[in-house]
Amino acid sequence: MLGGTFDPVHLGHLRSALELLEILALDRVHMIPAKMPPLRDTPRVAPEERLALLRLGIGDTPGLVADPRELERDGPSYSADTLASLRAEYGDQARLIMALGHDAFLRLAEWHAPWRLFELAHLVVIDRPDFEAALPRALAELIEGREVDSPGALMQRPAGRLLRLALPTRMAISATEIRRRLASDRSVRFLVPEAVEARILANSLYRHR
Ligand SMILES: Nc1ncnc2c1ncn2[C@@H]1O[C@H](COP(=O)(O)OP(=O)(O)OP(=O)(O)O)[C@@H](O)[C@H]1O
Ligand SMILES: O=C(O)c1ccc[n+]([C@@H]2O[C@H](COP(=O)([O-])O)[C@@H](O)[C@H]2O)c1
Repeated sequence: MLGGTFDPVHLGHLRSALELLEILALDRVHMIPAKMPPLRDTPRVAPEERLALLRLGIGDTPGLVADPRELERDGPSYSADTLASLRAEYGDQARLIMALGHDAFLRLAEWHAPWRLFELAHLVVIDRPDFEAALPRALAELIEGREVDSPGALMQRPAGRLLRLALPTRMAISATEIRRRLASDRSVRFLVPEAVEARILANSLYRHR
């Protein structure tokens, strides 16, 4: 699972998903837009539109799936609920992984039922350029004893471990920067897939603050 606000999806998300698929030899990556992301302001664009952009961004890429399941729930989109639904679908023995960038990871101890996340899945933390910081104490306690140093160690159990990965194609791209550029009529070409750029421009998304 790679969850996100995807407001909008960009090449940092898509390239990371593809790298995870290959490096961890996953069957698939569910990219799951949050209907209502718990720890941030309301996204600029409606969930259905963010899902449409994600679908365009993924295109026919094998192994990447635009998964609408969080749009079907009301209330905050807690990842613990999403992982529980994936666990129910894949069964007790499947190795489930929740991937997230280092910036999101730094706030993990503030999430809903953070310990439950480790009961349901392994966590893989993706290094992001521009986001390096010391771990808050509550986070250090949450992950104590869970860290492993190779993808192989994740495959031995269905859940419970933490792996940090520096992906070879680290990209300093953020949705914040993309929204900022669009709001001031600057180009986002080569930051998002062409089909995503085309839909954003055709529908005048993110143009006004
Ligand atoms: N360039 C990137 N490289 C690696 N991971 C990323 C990158 N951009 C986002 N992520 C991760 O993908 C997940 C979804 O990110 P999100 O949709 O919030 O995008 P964002 O670019 O961080 O957005 P914003 O700038 O609006 O906060 C998060 O776990 C985030 O850390
Ligand atoms: O479950 C939670 O409490 C929780 C709190 C903050 C973020 N998340 C999830 O983390 C993912 C990345 O969030 P964001 O805000 O960085 O886009 C996205 O799938 C969110 O739904 C989940």
